[in-house]
Amino acid sequence: MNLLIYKTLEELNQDLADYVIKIAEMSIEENDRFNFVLTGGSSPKALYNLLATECEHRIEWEKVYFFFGDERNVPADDENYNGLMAKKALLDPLNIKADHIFYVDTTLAPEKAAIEYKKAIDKHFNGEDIVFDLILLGMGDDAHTASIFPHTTLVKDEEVNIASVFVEKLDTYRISFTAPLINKADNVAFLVFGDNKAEAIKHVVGDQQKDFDTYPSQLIDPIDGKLTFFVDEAATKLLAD
Ligand SMILES: O=C1O[C@H](COP(=O)(O)O)[C@@H](O)[C@H](O)[C@H]1O
Repeated sequence: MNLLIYKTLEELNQDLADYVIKIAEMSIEENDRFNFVLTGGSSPKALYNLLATECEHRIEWEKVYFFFGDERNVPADDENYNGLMAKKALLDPLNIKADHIFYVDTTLAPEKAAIEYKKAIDKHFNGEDIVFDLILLGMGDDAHTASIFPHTTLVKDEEVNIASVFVEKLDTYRISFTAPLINKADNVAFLVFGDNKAEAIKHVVGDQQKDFDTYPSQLIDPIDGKLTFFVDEAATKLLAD
């Protein structure tokens, strides 16, 4: 595991953008495509803006395929739909072709939406093992990642899959990659900043004794891939030196 700590959010996003570009270049050189899983929430907005503007000419965007590690069970035009922010900040400005973007179809019931999303991804990978080049993840202040929330069925889901999950504390369904699917990726990067995330980072990064049910982000541990945390000083203020 690699822990990269930044003084400012600008430095963090700049370095993370360079890292995305490097993995994109390597993946395109090797396989002529880059399978990139985006994270939702609000944290990645500045990164997506940066990729779509200053970094516009540094990636062969027509060779990039976009996925979402989790989705909220709301319509695609709802401001809480993870795909919408990515669409506005990254995908539309770059004119990404529709057949290169894998949105979760939330017009379907959550369970069906998860099944159909997995089917579409299986098809993209041609029935081969689903190994993404890069999965970008956020982390909630409750240490959830993707939509693997504390004390939910997804914490114990050992299948390489995309599943629907009822999150009691939000009184809503989510659709999410399972941890075993995330852990197959070649590269997994967490983007976490702000002091409201400090308690979560303390446990996810610092604890030797794991408690997955309480801190689901601890489940992320790629089998053969690399795990990198891009965090700011505020989020690491409770980590012991
Ligand atoms: O609900 C979600 O939250 C996490 C963290 O979001 P943030 O706004 O604190 O960055 C996010 O990673 C996940 O994709 C999203 O569905």
